[in-house]
Amino acid sequence: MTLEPLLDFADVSMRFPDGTTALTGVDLRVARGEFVSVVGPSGCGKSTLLRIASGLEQASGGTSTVSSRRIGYVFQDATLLAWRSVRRNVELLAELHGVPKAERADRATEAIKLVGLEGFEKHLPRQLSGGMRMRTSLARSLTLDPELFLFDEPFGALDEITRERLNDELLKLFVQQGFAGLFITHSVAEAVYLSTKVLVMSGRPGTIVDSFDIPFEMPRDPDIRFTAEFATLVGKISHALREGHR
Ligand SMILES: Nc1ncnc2c1ncn2[C@@H]1O[C@H](COP(=O)(O)OP(=O)(O)OP(=O)(O)O)[C@@H](O)[C@H]1O
Repeated sequence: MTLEPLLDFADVSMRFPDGTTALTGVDLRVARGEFVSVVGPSGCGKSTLLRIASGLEQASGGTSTVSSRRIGYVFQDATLLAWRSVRRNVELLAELHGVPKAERADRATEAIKLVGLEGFEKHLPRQLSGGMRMRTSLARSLTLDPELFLFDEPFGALDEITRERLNDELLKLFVQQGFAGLFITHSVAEAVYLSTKVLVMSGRPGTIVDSFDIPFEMPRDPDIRFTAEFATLVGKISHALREGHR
């Protein structure tokens, strides 16, 4: 059975007013239960793709359809308000969406639990580690119970161990919450570990040049990262990335 896509891009292109063409002929579909990662060289238009998906930017060509208004967005920078506690940062989006006070407090409590930040509710962002700031950012989006979750290289600035731990936590959330995920990363191994599908983009103007279905079951065993099958897939995708870059 094929589910209706929550995100459907058909022949999407993006040309900025200054004449820069960032994207051309992008076809992309993400349905509930799918976690799709996009890898591609720097400057190929990955963030632009996500900005179009989120509605922050309007494509200049093609059609981009988003069939949900419950969209979560996590950036590379946690973008927390420095003067607000963890709890008040987590409540922010629900507050902006007009969710009543008691309801948003409940949602924040639940989201803080989901990302493992219990006990840190009163901390300010500067009192948190990079990984905890990112968890706060994730929790803030979770309060909206997103059907479509967009991630713009959220773990790129974190050390390897924190990144792997957050990858596991994100996979757990994906399995529990059942959203559709679109994830941008520079790490092929991270893409393979997290995703049901990995798309490879060419250099600018970016277009999808290859697509790989990832056969590992969810929930994922962290040890798959050390298997020959995993290494082979990472090798194939890295090769496609190099080819697309020429
Ligand atoms: N508002 C804008 N006006 C003009 N050009 C832009 C604008 N935003 C992005 N670009 C250009 O579009 C191209 C794609 O940018 P984008 O940030 O989407 O790439 P990216 O693949 O996410 O890069 P990176 O991996 O380095 O983060 C770049 O050449 C960038 O300079």
